[in-house]
Amino acid sequence: MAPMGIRLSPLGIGVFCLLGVGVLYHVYSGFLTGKFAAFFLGDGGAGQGQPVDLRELLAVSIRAAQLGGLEVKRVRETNSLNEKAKGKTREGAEDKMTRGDLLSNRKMYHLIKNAFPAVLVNTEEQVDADEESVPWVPNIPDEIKDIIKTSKEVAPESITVWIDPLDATYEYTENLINYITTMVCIAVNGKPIIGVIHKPFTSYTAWAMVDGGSNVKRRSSYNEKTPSFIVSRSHSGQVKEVTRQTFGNKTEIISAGGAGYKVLSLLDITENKQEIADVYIHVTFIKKWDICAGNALLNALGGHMTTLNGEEIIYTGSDGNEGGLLASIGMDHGALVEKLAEKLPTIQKTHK
Ligand SMILES: Nc1ncnc2c1ncn2[C@@H]1O[C@H](COP(=O)(O)O)[C@@H](OP(=O)(O)O)[C@H]1O
Ligand SMILES: [Mg+2]
Ligand SMILES: [Mg+2]
Ligand SMILES: [Mg+2]
Repeated sequence: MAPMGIRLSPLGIGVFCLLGVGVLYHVYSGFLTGKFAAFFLGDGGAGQGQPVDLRELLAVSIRAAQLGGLEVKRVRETNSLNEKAKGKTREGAEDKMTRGDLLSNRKMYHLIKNAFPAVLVNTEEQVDADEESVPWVPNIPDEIKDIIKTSKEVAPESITVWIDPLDATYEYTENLINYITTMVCIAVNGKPIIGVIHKPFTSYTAWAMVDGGSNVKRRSSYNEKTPSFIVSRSHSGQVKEVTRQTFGNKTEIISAGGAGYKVLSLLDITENKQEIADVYIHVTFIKKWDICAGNALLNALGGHMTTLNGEEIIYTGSDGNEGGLLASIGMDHGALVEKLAEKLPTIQKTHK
């Protein structure tokens, strides 16, 4: 008996085969087109879903910080800042932005997005997605290969990039150019792994990769007994009161602009205009693009950056860090946190 009583004519078989070929063509043509497009667009293996080589991402980050820095310098030197207020900080200070911030942001964002389209990039300033293409020719400079000998690959979905296109905008508008940096940070699963801090006006770049290497070192010693503290000059809040009441009235306090600059002050930086300090403390709100690169550099060199309570900062999700900041290297970070824990609740009550 013919199954279910169906009799297929030769014409029926022909139509059936044609339908099958059509379905197969539909399924595979999309796949192949995607592959060809990726090949011709120079996706270079860094497209959607492809693993990201962290050494190449470091190279892109350094290039981005330097390209952004050129914009920052050009705008300052041509005195075309076009200063604006984005709004107010929680403490009521003006949150400033200039053409330097915007143009640097644009260059840095588009370079990184072009090189690694599949990674999430969080920038301080707004970007227009179809603005400008900044080309990246895949390569890892010898300067990096000499220090980081082997490559490491991670999934693009695990990466969050944080860009600060101009740190210390306040000081930039006052022409205090020594405080200015551009910064890129790569967090993997929320942990700060790669940090780049670039000083555009002296063309100095510090970079580091956790468990990889760095082009910068910690200092050979720190004053653990009576440490000097570096603090904000334009978003200070109660930082001087907190520091003196916790660590003693005679504690040396250095006021300086820029979160990037303040992290560099903890390291062995061979620049004559770079001040040095033992601890960086910040008591007001701050954003993750301000602190992530410094956190990665410190982690790579064996230091610490935490909230005032000693908690690690997670670099995914929201862009704000609520718990203040304590950064140190070459000293007992836990002991600093403990001292703060003794005094902070009473100080905060008194200053409410
Ligand atoms: N209370 C606050 N609210 C928002 N941003 C803050 C802040 N305190 C500091 N920042 C930001 O942190 C960076 C370092 O601040 P400071 O120089 O005062 O130490 C600056 O980044 P930008 O210049 O990139 O905006 C500043 O805007
Ligand atoms: Mg900043
Ligand atoms: Mg900024
Ligand atoms: Mg800003």
